[in-house]
Amino acid sequence: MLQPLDKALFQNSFVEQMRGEASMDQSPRQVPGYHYSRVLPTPVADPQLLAWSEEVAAFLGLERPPERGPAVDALAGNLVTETMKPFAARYGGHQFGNWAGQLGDGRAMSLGELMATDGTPWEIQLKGAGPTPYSRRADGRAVLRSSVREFLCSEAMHHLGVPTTRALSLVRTGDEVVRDMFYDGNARPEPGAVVARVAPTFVRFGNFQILAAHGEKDNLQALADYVIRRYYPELGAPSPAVYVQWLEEVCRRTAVMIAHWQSVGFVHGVMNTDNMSILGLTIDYGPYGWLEPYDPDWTPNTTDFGGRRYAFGQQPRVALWNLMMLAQALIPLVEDVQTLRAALDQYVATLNETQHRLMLRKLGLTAQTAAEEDAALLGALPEALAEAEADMTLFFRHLSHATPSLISHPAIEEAVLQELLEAVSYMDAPEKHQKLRQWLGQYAARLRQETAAPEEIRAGMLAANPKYVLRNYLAQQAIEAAETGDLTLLNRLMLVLKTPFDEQPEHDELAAKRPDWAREKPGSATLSCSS
Ligand SMILES: Nc1ncnc2c1ncn2[C@@H]1O[C@H](COP(=O)(O)OP(=O)(O)OP(=O)(O)O)[C@@H](O)[C@H]1O
Repeated sequence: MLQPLDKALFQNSFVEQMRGEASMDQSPRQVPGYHYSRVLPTPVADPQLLAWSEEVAAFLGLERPPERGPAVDALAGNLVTETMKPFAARYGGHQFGNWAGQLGDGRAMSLGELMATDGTPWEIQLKGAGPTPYSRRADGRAVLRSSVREFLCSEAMHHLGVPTTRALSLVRTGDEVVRDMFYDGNARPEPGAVVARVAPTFVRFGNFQILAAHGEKDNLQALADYVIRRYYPELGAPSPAVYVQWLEEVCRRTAVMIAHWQSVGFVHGVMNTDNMSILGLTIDYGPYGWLEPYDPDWTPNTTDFGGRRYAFGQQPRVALWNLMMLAQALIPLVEDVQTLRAALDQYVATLNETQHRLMLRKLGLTAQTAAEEDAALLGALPEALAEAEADMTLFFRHLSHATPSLISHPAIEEAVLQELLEAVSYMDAPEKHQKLRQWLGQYAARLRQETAAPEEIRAGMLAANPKYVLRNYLAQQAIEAAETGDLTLLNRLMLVLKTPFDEQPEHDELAAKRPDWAREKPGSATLSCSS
């Protein structure tokens, strides 16, 4: 009956191995003593498939279902088969630096695990499928706007090579959902939606924190052992020493993720500890945004007042703070707290090394002999980009194309320089270009020390610097069209963002500098905040 979703039998080792609350009472409440609660999705009016990720589906061994029918019902939460074991996880977290107590999956439910074509189990989770014991005062629903953003961006991030959870489907529910944080301050109904997202697991730092905060040592250990045995088997049988090695590995993976964010200009916007995956995956595509004019202080989250806690330039530091909170939660499991402190060093080491390596690649620099010069060159770039308000994506892409001419002429030609600056800068004041001009001169001189052929350098840089990212205003345009039933831009973005490093000249306009109107509009960023 349930073609094609029942092709693989749902399993769930989390449900089998963790301590769960069997009650199906979904009224919001505290759930001490448990890792998760059994729940049932709340049916919606008229589920209709709007978007489907062919790659994720192929990987899971699924086929695209018709727009309406049993499979789409299952992806909206209207159909729960006997093999599904829907549950909502209990977690806590620090939000904006303050302990928030129990949070949990307030609008997310896992249906179970599907065995992917490579033999690994992947958890399928519905976001927006109705209330759970963790919903607090909210409705358990998601609006189409935030669901389009999550669907598009998680897939775009994957294709950019950034570790992330994935999205399988986007289903419009046929119900309306009222959100009260709309940009003009008025509550109004919006179309509702459910995203089915997938990952090996959605366990977060916060799952450990809530257990530590409540002194549930047995549950804490059971969860740590489960995660290690299942997702970090190379570490061997859990023991006090292995918990430390595991934290070190979480630090390493988190550092790799953050380095990738920084290299593509992604700003998560809400890096609370409940939004930090234990696998080092980008999770929760809420008020995220992409850096357009380069600005380390920029955050898309309009509720992150003043402090700019989650601004672009703060992300590396905040991730470390979050890891410290995880380490603190693990104290009951280890013999010597100092070993946890030492494990955190892995984060800084991996972050520095990965960021440096990714940046050298973006700049096409390989010569080992120029290490000192390169460190100075890389160090000076952020300030020069910020002063010129250079579009981060366009800068690296145009630079890639310009390398052959930068290399072949002993001095940079003014025309080349001018063209580059005009193409990437949001500032027409020439004095604001001074630092970047100077930097480009130093860069060109350094580039000439490379031994590879200019065309080869250019090709390497084009493979490291995407032409297409999910610009904030493009996501907003796709949402506005989808709300009226027009999926053209959504489909086009899905297609183009699958190969973001390819030229795809027929889609040039999707790689253009942000238009002025997009700056003035009361922000795709603001719009994204209510979810
Ligand atoms: N509409 C809602 N109904 C119920 N709970 C919600 C709703 N929106 C957010 N929450 C809960 O508030 C907390 C913080 O929300 P946040 O926006 O970080 O997460 P989210 O986008 O809902 O989910 P996730 O982190 O799973 O992607 C989480 O516990 C979340 O489940």
